[in-house]
Amino acid sequence: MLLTVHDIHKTYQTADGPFEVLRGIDLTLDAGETLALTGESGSGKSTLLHLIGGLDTPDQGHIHLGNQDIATLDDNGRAALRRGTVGVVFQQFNLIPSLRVADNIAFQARLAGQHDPAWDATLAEQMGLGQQLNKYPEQLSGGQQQRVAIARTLSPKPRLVLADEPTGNLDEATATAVLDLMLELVTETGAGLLMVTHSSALADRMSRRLHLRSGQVA
Ligand SMILES: Nc1ncnc2c1ncn2[C@@H]1O[C@H](COP(=O)(O)OP(=O)(O)OP(=O)(O)O)[C@@H](O)[C@H]1O
Repeated sequence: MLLTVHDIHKTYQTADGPFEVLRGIDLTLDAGETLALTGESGSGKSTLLHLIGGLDTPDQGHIHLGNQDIATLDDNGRAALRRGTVGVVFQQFNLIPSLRVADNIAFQARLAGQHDPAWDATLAEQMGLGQQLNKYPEQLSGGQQQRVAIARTLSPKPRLVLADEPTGNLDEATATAVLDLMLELVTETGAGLLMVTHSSALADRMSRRLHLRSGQVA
């Protein structure tokens, strides 16, 4: 199993006292599988994605990537995980304005020591960015910028791709096209994909769906 999440609990301290946002989440994801994470606003989807991505730690429960319990990793270990093994795509593109498109795409793969120029060329071509490689992010449309962000995430060939509303900023036609590409490329690399989405249409394109309600699997 690529990803095993067992009995995850997370409580935030708020001005009104403790708020338990995740209340015992279990999920599994195999290599090559795509899972849509749906649920109302505030149900805990982003929190869960952050925990799986090692951006935060659960209060209780376990998250295994392959045989590795990510709770046992220190900050450096979690940072290394995010550079190479787990790729994260957020709604905000977070491209580096001073770097050309080609260098933005290669950025994380270079940090992880996993840069493969031939794979980057394939990604750029399939994402329709072949003519944009020498441009800077500000010279691109929103849809193009999001495709650069996705290519950057896929460049180190992560085993697990986590995406939080990755097409939320795009119009419907562009969102569908970008999701198609993402599914194709994830399938091509045999990675697993866990994607938060509010769109039922997008969720229907994935192999499975998990619905959260008030911090539990509905
Ligand atoms: N750092 C924090 N401190 C306190 N409360 C938080 C924190 N982060 C999130 N929350 C609260 O936890 C709940 C779940 O937030 P989360 O972002 O995981 O939900 P979500 O399902 O992703 O929502 P959305 O679909 O609106 O993005 C919300 O009520 C939110 O206000």
